[in-house]
Amino acid sequence: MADLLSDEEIDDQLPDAWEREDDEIVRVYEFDDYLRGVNFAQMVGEIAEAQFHHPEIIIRYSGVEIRLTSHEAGGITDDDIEMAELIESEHN
Ligand SMILES: C[C@H](O)[C@H](O)[C@H]1CNC2=NC(N)=NC(=O)C2=N1
Repeated sequence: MADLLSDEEIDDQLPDAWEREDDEIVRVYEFDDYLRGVNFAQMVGEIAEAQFHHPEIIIRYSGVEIRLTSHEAGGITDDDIEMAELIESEHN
């Protein structure tokens, strides 16, 4: 199990456009087409399965919200940062 990151580590490692909210890191990806958002959520799910690290995925008409935390560790770990980076790389 990954170790919890310090506040400074989180600030340093958080990818651009991601925000920290308490014990989670969060980003909203906006889409002007609902089904593009649905397909994006599918892609995130596939990454999550490959990493065996699962975000909360909220699909809205305007976009998709991704919320990451490490449940077993009880906060934010390298696993969450890595997931955010992988999602970013697939989105760009
Ligand atoms: C038993 C536990 O649920 C599994 O080891 C994995 C599955 N996916 C997971 N995803 C997240 N976000 N945090 C976890 O601690 C986690 N644990």
